[in-house]
Amino acid sequence: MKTIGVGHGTGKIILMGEHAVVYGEPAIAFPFRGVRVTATFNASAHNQITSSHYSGLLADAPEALQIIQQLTTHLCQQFDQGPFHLTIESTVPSARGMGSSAAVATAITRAFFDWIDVTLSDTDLLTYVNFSEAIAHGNPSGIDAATTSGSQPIYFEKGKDFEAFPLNIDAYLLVADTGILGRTREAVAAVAQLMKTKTEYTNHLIHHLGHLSRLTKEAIIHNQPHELGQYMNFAQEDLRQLTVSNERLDELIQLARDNGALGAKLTGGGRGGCFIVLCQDYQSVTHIQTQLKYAGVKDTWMQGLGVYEHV
Ligand SMILES: Nc1ncnc2c1ncn2[C@@H]1O[C@H](COP(=O)(O)OP(=O)(O)O)[C@@H](O)[C@H]1O
Ligand SMILES: C[C@@](O)(CCOP(=O)(O)O)CC(=O)O
Repeated sequence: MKTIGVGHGTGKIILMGEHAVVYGEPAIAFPFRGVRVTATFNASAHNQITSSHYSGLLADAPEALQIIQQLTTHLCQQFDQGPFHLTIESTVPSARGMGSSAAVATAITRAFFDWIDVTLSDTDLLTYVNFSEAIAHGNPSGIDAATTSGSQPIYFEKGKDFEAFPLNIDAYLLVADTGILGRTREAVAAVAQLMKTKTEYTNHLIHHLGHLSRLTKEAIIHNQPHELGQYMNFAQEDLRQLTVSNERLDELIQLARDNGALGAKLTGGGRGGCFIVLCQDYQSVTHIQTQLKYAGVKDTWMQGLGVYEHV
């Protein structure tokens, strides 16, 4: 098989502001290079896909791969290309709040433009990934697309131009996967329902989460890891009250705190998936990592937050 185009994408971590970002509050996120997707187009007689989710004719792919089917159809129609055999290789765990759908869309779009040998602008890449995310999530804020299609941490507000925002702070972040599938769509819908039935209560939580994102920005600018840890703990409580945490997340987050974390919270859509733990130093991060592994956490990734270590 002749390779005709290759592209890459990374996962993402939301440090602060998930769910509130859907309602126009700010959030802070960064591309997470600890996990990556590679998309490769080969020449083929029929549109085919090889991936961990499904391998075979793209036309027969299950519902979950609709986003890939629709994105590739959109690209091929626009540029009069095809047919192809697309291979997806990924270390981004699917449906764990790490933005796997946006990472896959980023890798596919880059690979496609490599195939047709046309320069892809950042704006066009973002447009294609947002197209795909709208299919995946229904009502996305756009933060996953903005983060995974870029190369810098960002301070993001829905519908606004976003700024790169360096995350230089003297601390380590441990990313941990509960191993339970996250349910972003369901969690976003649950918050919307809560907004209908308990409007004042829900608005209060959403605004408080936005306030925590603004405080987080200040804590990072002033290199205040202890404050950041506290804001993460407050955010977890707000997210719990929004019903987007679950028992396992609560239990593991508490375990991390009991073992010396500066703060810990879920990341992404919630109701499963990943959580993040802020640790003061390397010794603390390895200790907490060991305790979480004993408690049955599936995977962990360590991330220094000093001078662009995450990029
Ligand atoms: N390795 C992969 N191969 C093919 N598709 C993938 C892969 N990883 C993720 N996806 C796509 O992304 C979807 C998961 O996205 P989603 O539920 O939004 O979770 P996340 O929070 O990780 O973005 C899958 O249903 C699938 O369409
Ligand atoms: C819950 C939310 O704020 C983030 C979802 O992240 P993920 O798709 O679970 O990785 C939804 C959104 O911003 O579109």
